Amino acid sequence: MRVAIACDHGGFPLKAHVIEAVRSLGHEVVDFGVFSEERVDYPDFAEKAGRALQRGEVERAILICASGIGVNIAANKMRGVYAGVCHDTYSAHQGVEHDNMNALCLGGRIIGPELAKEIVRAFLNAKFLGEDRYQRRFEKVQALEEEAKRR
Ligand SMILES: O=C[C@H](O)[C@H](O)[C@H](O)COP(=O)(O)O
Repeated sequence: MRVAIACDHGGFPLKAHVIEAVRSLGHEVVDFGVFSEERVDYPDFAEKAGRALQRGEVERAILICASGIGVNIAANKMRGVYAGVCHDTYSAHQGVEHDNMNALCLGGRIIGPELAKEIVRAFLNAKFLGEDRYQRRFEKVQALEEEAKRR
């Protein structure tokens, strides 16, 4: 898979560890920055990774800010981006399996590198199960997206 990675200054220290975990599984990283701890605005970087998802240039995205919350809010404003903050491995794979989550949000000031790498592996190894009830719920989420466009 091609995996977009983007962070702000709060996520930057964790980014190298996340990249290592993605590559160790044989996936390709598309790095949208940042490349230093200089203070920036997280929506600018969530948007870059989200656009790559929307254009189909990547299959998954991993977004990192200080808490994971800001990038999660920004990413979920983008059509076709289904983001979740996961600081445990169960949520990271269940979010994909049940909810078709395609963007993982992490808090660089919340978790350490080893847990982050386990979460990344759980996220990337998971597939949407697509069983009737999960598909039905996902389509209801998509209907909400369509409705938001009209309001
Ligand atoms: O949800 C927001 C993010 O966690 C930001 O990374 C955080 O607000 C950055 O804070 P500061 O600019 O105070 O370093």
